[in-house]
Amino acid sequence: MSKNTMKLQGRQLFEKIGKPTKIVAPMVDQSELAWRILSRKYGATLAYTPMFHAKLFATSDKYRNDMWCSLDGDPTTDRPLVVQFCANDPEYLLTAAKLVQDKCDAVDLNLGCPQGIARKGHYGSFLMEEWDLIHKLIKTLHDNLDVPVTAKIRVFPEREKTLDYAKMVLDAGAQFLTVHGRLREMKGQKTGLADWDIIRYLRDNLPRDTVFFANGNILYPDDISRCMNEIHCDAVMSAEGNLYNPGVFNGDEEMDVDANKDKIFPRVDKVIREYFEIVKHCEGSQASRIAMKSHFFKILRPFLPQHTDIRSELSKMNAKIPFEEWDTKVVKPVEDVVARIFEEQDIEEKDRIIVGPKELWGGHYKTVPYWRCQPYFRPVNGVTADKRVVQALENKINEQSLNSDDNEKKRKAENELEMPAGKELKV
Ligand SMILES: Cc1cc2nc3c(=O)[nH]c(=O)nc-3n(C[C@H](O)[C@H](O)[C@H](O)COP(=O)(O)O)c2cc1C
Repeated sequence: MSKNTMKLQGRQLFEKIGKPTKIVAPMVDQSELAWRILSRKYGATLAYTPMFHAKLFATSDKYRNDMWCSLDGDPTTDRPLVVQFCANDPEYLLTAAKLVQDKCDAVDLNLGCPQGIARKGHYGSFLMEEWDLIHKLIKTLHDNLDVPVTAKIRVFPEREKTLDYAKMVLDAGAQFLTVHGRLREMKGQKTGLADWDIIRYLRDNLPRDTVFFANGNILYPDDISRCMNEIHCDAVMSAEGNLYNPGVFNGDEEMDVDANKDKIFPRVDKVIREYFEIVKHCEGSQASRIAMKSHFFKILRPFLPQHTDIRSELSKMNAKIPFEEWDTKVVKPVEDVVARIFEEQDIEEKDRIIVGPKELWGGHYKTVPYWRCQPYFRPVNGVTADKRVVQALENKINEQSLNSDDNEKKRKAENELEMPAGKELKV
């Protein structure tokens, strides 16, 4: 039997890895080993590695050793796992993929990266016009690799073209398809809202047995079930939602949010300690050590503006500073501060999660105390759209809509007031 016929088809693979529904997205410098281990403890059921550069991975020992170590893909601590590469040369891609095929469940091709570096390097979303090359890249892995190949795409403005594109990717041999519902241009300040309608259109028009993951707009746990219900996808992938709050994977639709706040919006002191101990145990994972500072900043994002002494200590840290110093200067001080907060008499009242009314975009904002992990609201045009600002903006919208029944006016106001990452008001 040829390798290709022995290989698991998408649906078989999906079942073999336990039908995961909550996926940690591939994130450069952020979905490394320690973070994946933490995310799984908080409910993630599949994780992708950061994108690795196939040619460098295949040819540079230094690059490979910085990105990947013997603990990555460990069957007891780091599975199921998909390893992602960017590439524009089938041979380098295959060489790189063969180096990890024994330590992962599938190898993914990145067709979504929109950054300048991808334009220069000619990969990611900058291959979106080169269908023959994409087909060849995927087919080369499909024909020659022991594990299945998968792909993650962005969308075109035209949904029919996107459908043809997705069909081509599947025809080449991709066994899972992840669709990030944003255009190539939607990045940085222009990130905006992912388009679930086009993702749904693809889902509805691709063969039923396609293993299909939706990506974009997940900030709260209940967004995951909303996404699954709206799109009928097999699973939902989250990047930023997971980075700022690993608890985003740890809830479900029916959960009483306040009663389950330790799962859904875990305390920053607990998460920092747990994550820090995992990094210590991942000795040998250079990537985990290097990513630590950035993860600390993200986990502690609501906390640091209130405790600027800790913020200034954290900003002085780097990957070479011994763990003991990280512990005494950052981790323990965070624990001490939160412990003191929890000694306050009215802590029960202060520690409430307040669920707002149902919004036009279909979900609910939640007010979460600053000592708990929570979603990040992306700054737009220099304005940090934290909860307070978002609230002020919403009040303005409400005022405008009270003063006028003119829907067009309301829509304009909403568009001007750009919302959090992936959470503009959707009308
Ligand atoms: C820090 C960061 C790094 C990312 N790196 C990658 C990557 O390596 N490969 C990739 O396909 N997408 C990458 N992305 C995009 C995400 O995987 C995801 O498609 C995008 O952020 C939309 O999901 P979200 O709305 O849940 O954030 C990255 C995103 C972030 C925030």
